[in-house]
Amino acid sequence: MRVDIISIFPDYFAPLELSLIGKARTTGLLDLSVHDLRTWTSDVHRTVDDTPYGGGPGMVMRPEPWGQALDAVGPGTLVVPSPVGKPFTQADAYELAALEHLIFACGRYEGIDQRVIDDAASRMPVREVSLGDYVLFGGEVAVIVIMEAITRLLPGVLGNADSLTEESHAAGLLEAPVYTKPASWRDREVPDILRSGDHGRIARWRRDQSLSRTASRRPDMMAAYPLDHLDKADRKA
Ligand SMILES: N#Cc1c(-c2ccc3ccn(Cc4ccc(CN5CCCC5)cc4)c3c2)n[nH]c1N
Repeated sequence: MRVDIISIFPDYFAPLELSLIGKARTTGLLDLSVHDLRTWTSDVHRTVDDTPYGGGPGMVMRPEPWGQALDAVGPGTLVVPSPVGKPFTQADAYELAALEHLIFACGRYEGIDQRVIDDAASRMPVREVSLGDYVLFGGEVAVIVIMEAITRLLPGVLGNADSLTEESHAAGLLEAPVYTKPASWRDREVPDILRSGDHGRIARWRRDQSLSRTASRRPDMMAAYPLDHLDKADRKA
């Protein structure tokens, strides 16, 4: 997978040289390039913003640098983090992980001139996404989050593919609690069932924990959880 990130803060993406994303880059699973938007400015001050037409707070990112940047790195699927984007979900992560070339446009200030999005949409797929209902300074942090969500889905990145199949957001429920050694820690014991060796009972215990956690913390996910996944005992719960 090829990924191009365009930002006025390219150093924000140093974390993408670390850990499993860094390994995916060195092994060739991920071809990631970060570009400084100011590369495509032409004035001595390398200006990327200007005042908003119609008034209003702050500044807006100028279309010219963005147009030239997207011409240079495109075409691909353009992903634009935005406060007004579609909520980003695990399903979106799977869809993006299956694509050949992603381009991330990191806005700042009050956002990017709308004509940049409209012009790009005339020659490539564009997805405006939001991480959630809170306000960030710009798109960079969102791109780091999205890159983690996507990269872990790329074949060969995660050692144990099972960890993908066990995932709650993939299976529609929150995960059960996890434990490791020591068996007793500060007078707190690991649930006996997990040390029983009875894998059938362990699987049921984990599913019950997932159901109760999801019901209490994410009732919205329960609403979407197909009832036929529940056996009779669960349905009465
Ligand atoms: N993903 C994601 C995001 C972002 C995000 C993503 C990209 C950019 C580019 C610039 N900003 C800053 C900003 C903040 C607020 C506004 C709204 N205006 C403020 C006063 C009148 C309306 C416009 C821009 C961004 C924020 N925030 N939250 C998410 N989940």
